[in-house]
Amino acid sequence: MTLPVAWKMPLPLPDPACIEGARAQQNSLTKPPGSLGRLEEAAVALCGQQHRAVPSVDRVHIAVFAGDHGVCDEGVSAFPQAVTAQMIANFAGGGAAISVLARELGAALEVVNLGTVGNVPADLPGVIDASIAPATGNIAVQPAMTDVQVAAALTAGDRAAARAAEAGADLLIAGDMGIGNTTTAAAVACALLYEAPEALVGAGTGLAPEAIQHKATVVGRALNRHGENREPLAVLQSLGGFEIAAIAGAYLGAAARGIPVLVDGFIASAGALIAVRQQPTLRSWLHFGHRSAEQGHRRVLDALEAEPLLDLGMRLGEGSGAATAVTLLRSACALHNRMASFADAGVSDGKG
Ligand SMILES: O=C(O)c1ccc[n+]([C@@H]2O[C@H](COP(=O)([O-])O)[C@@H](O)[C@H]2O)c1
Ligand SMILES: Cc1cc2nc[nH]c2cc1C
Repeated sequence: MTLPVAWKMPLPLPDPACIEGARAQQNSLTKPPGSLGRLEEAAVALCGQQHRAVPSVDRVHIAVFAGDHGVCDEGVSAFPQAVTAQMIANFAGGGAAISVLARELGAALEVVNLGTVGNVPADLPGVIDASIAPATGNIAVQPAMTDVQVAAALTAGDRAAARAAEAGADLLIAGDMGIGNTTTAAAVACALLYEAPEALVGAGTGLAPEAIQHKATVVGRALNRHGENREPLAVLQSLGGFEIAAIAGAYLGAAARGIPVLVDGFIASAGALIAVRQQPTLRSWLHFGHRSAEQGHRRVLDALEAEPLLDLGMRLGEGSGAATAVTLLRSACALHNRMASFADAGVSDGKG
């Protein structure tokens, strides 16, 4: 199996000189130092990532990765698997939440179909067919993916990052669509964080408390079957999903090409966790859009030492939380680039 080069090759680091210059710029602006909080930090980080004194997130590339999950056989979702394919058509038709948000942002939106049980019509606009199989294996009883399949899913993500680079994107957002994927994301996170299923399994699309308990039992079975190997690729192949692998591949591919990333919710963060465990340098390319209402997200964010921009009780996926946070990054850039300095505005900087 051939993994994308970004899985193993050393990733670049953001530029330290640009970071230092951006900090000096922030401290020269007409405000008490640090008073714009995380907006300052985001602008400074973007300068380092983009090798620019004038950061921008005007050109946003959103790739939504869709795939089905064999673990749905265990009755772990409030919705039928057919919804994954139906939603791909809805993304293409412009009626999904991420379709609306992408239009509002003037962002490029592509949907990568990694394999669904339901039928997806051919030639839907903006949908890329990268079908691997109708679904992953049921993780409660078998590995999610073969080694060839996990490599194909990682590569599909890397290709999306290559398209973002080709389009000159300032920022990459990876979204997810896959009925059952809060189960697989929880399994991945439990394995990497040595957590019990009860700590990370949540309601997903809207399970009742008894059904959440059943879902935790299913994750427990998957973890027992998987065993002790906590190597990122082994965990991903055994417990993940096509879209979680593609998200990990897209994040690594973006960093390898010098593109910052805005991470979405629980599933996207599970992809980030896998990728950061594989390549810790990736962390310095990540911004975090929001804290999802999915129970386990807080713990995964903590493990990534991430303080997200928003906490709106969203739990949709699709990249919708990250897309909603782009406006804040745009504000951060506008403030960094356009505020007056103490010297220019004739305001005392309090240093005498
Ligand atoms: O991103 C999140 O935090 C999030 C939290 C809960 C649900 N979702 C979305 O809902 C679907 C998975 O939910 P479920 O209950 O089928 O596992 C999948 O399409 C996700 O995009 C997404
Ligand atoms: C309708 C619907 C839309 C979604 N978008 C992401 N996950 C989803 C799950 C459902 C059920």
